[in-house]
Amino acid sequence: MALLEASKSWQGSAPGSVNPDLASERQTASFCVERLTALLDGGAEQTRIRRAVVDAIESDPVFSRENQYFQTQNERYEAAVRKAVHLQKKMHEMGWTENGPEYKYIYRALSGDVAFLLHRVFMRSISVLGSDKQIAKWIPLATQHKLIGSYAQTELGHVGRSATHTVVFAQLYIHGKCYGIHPFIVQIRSLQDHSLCPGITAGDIGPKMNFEHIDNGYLLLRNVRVPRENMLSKFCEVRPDGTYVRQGSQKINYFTMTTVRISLISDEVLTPLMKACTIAIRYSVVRRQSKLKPGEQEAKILDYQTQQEKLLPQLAAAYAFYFTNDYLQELFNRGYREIQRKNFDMLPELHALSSGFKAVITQHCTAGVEICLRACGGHGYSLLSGLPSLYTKILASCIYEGENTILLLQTARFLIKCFMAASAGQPVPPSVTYLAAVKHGKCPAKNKLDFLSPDIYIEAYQHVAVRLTSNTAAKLQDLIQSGVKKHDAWNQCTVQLVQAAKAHCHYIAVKNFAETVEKLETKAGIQKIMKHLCDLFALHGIFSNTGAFLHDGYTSAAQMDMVTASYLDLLAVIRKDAVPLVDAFDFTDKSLNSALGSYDGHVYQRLYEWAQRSPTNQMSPAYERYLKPLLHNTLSKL
Ligand SMILES: CCCCCCC/C=C/C(=O)SCCNC(=O)CCNC(=O)[C@H](O)C(C)(C)COP(=O)(O)OP(=O)(O)OC[C@H]1O[C@@H](n2cnc3c(N)ncnc32)[C@H](O)[C@@H]1OP(=O)(O)O
Ligand SMILES: Cc1cc2nc3c(=O)[nH]c(=O)nc-3n(C[C@H](O)[C@H](O)[C@H](O)COP(=O)(O)OP(=O)(O)OC[C@H]3O[C@@H](n4cnc5c(N)ncnc54)[C@H](O)[C@@H]3O)c2cc1C
Repeated sequence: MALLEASKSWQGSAPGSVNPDLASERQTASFCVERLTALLDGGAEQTRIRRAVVDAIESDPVFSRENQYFQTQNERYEAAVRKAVHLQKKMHEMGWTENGPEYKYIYRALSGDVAFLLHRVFMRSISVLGSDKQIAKWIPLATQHKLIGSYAQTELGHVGRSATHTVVFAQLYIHGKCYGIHPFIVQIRSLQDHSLCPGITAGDIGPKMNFEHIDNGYLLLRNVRVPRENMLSKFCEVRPDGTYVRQGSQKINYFTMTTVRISLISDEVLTPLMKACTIAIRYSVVRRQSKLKPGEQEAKILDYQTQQEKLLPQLAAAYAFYFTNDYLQELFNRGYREIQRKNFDMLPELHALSSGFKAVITQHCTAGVEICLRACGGHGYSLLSGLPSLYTKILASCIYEGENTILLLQTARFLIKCFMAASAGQPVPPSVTYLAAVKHGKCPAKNKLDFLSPDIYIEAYQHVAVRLTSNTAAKLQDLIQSGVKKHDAWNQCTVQLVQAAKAHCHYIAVKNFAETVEKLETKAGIQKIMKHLCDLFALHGIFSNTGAFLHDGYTSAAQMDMVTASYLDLLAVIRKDAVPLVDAFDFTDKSLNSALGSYDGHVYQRLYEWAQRSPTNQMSPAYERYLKPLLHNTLSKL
């Protein structure tokens, strides 16, 4: 009866007022929220531009998401196509261009609720793998939506019902010789009437857990002739006489995946977790349940230590991975500059880190969103909370752009190679130089405060990552030396290889967070609160993986008690700033689209009002057909 009980508290709420339980949380912030928002945006000017974009999009009724939770798959698709088409007009009106400062905020402002996502991946493929001539031909057509692109790599393809063109990844054969996977632009539908081109079978794959607004499809090509010039040929080319010419690494043909894996982290993965934290934390200070202290009113559920332990590590992870994303972007920009100069030296490291972090971040954030959902009790399960759709959306990110296990094994392959190279005294890329520095010492922490020292916990993470990699490399070698075939030996090590890859990424995420905090301005309380979050992120990782840290005695059981003590202390400290920390993410109510998470905290009023809009509250034909005869029958017996 939570709704009825709580409904008493909102009946008198004035328009524009904020629920006092939420308002009081904002009065005690230990830092300047606006400064933190600017930090996350990369400066106050970026915040201004972002807000202007959000405002322009949200004030346009075509982009409204008001009834989204009540729409069918077809309705969502149609609305998303309408928005995508309207967006072109809007961009023109507003003077926003693909290269302008506003562009990166548009998708976030639309909350991803727009069709033709894969059109962006299509364009990305051409931009990074196409020759200058191909870019000059295709990119303007794609930018103006004179064609609709998609990306067909996985067997059964993914093209759906909108696309007119696709980039197909297929084996290249010349005179019967296979040259491996290459990207080809293929027209699949008529630009006149949208009918399928000869030899093409394609369609939508049907209902999914989410992404109803995106049409994922199947594609079959039978005797389809693709012109030679349609093979993307920045790095590989087939000359008219059939000669194959390649510049640099064959693996560059996989580069679209690397770029997309990095670019999806922000909008597709971090944003859902940040929104989920915002909703769950705001709700947790509005929702009162049970008595914490005898004789007092019911407590805010965020005051329970267990509730803090659910939500605050997710909040810390959101910040940690926000900074990891900056690290990856920077690495990518450097790597891509070199690749454009046809220097492919950074490609293996870039591939290993983008794959590993894509897997680790999507895994962590998906679990985090689910925790937020469950932490809101029964209301979290309602679509109107906004949490189920965040969850079903983010879950897909563990699968697309490379299923996570496959990606972690890619990272592990790189780690094993580098470990072998480092052990033989050869140079290795910067992110793995630590593998050469195998130490067999013990954790030097003497008390719980020592575990708030980044040097202490970074070294513990490093130790675990080195141990998992070196032990697995040794097992692999032993198996091979004992006569097991290389591929069988690899398969027998894959569970441990996945552990090693995760440990490597976790170590880098912790180290990068600590280094970022170190460089922050000390004014306005920002550095202090970020340090708390960094400590929490690091200690949560140790607390929830105790086996890995205790395994070889690097950390003792007594030290684990110290970790636990510091970790629990931090929960109580960060709890005080929990609401300001999510306010700093600066999501508007429209973008949260949540009855539980709005800025004013009028949870029950919204839940009630939104529920009224549900088509399920209209009289169903089931009444006339089935219930009425049934009940009338009962009536005659009373
Ligand atoms: C705007 C965002 C919106 C989000 C929408 C999302 C829409 C989703 C789209 C998709 O899902 S598209 C499909 C994506 N598919 C994948 O990601 C497949 C995952 N599998 C792989 O990546 C595989 O590695 C592969 C590329 C299919 C190749 O597999 P294969 O078994 O043939 O070879 P491997 O042994 O794995 O690798 C050979 C060799 O190549 C290196 N390598 C692999 N990938 C890359 C890369 N991206 N960059 C650089 N190098 C790469 C790999 O390390 C091996 O090297 P060596 O160890 O042999 O030196
Ligand atoms: C929402 C969504 C959108 C998508 N959009 C596109 C798109 O636009 N274009 C496109 O081409 N694709 C797209 N995909 C497909 C996506 O890229 C693939 O689903 C993904 O790469 C996984 O491949 P798979 O489905 O073949 O899974 P599988 O490879 O069959 O994996 C199934 C299971 O087998 C395991 N497995 C497979 N191989 C190995 C191995 N070597 N070692 C150990 N375990 C293994 C995996 O870990 C997993 O547990 C999309 C998928 C989704 C969910």
